[in-house]
Amino acid sequence: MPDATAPAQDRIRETVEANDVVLFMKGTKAMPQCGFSAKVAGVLNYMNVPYKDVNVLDDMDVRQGIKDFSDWPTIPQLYVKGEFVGGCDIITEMTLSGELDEMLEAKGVAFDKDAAEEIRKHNG
Ligand SMILES: N[C@@H](CCC(=O)N[C@@H](CS)C(=O)NCC(=O)O)C(=O)O
Ligand code: FES
Repeated sequence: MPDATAPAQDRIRETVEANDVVLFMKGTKAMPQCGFSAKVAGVLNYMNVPYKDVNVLDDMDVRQGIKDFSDWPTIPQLYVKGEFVGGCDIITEMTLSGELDEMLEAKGVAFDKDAAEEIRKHNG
C-alpha cells in the first residue's frame, strides 16, 4: 500500500489505480486466513493471474475502508482495472460460467486459459 499515514480511502484508490488486479483479502495469497479469501486467491493463483494481494487484517482502516469504497459489506473484494468485480460468491460463479475469463480478456489481463478450463472441468 502507499504511504501508510495517508487516509485509507486515498490509499485504497491509489492501490486499485496502480495495479491492474487487486484482491483485498484476509491473509496473503500465499497464506490466506479465511476460506472465502482462500477460494478467490486459489482461483487467481491457479489461473496465473498477476495480482496484488492486500491483507486487510494488517490494517483495520483498510478493512473498514474497502467496504465503504465499494459499498460492499464483506471481504474478499476483487478489483480489475480499478473496478470492483465481486466477492467470493460472484467470483466463483463468474469462474464457472466463463464470465471471469471474458472480463479478463476484455480488460487485457493475461491469465492461463487452460487452467480456467481445468477448474470448470472439475467443478462443472
Ligand atoms: N458471501 C461472501 C463471503 C465473504 C464474507 O462473508 N466475509 C465476511 C467474513 S470473512 C466478512 O468480510 N465480514 C466482515 C469483516 O470480517 O470485516 C462473498 O461472496 O464474498
Ligand atoms: S474470517 Fe471467519 S469467515 Fe472469514
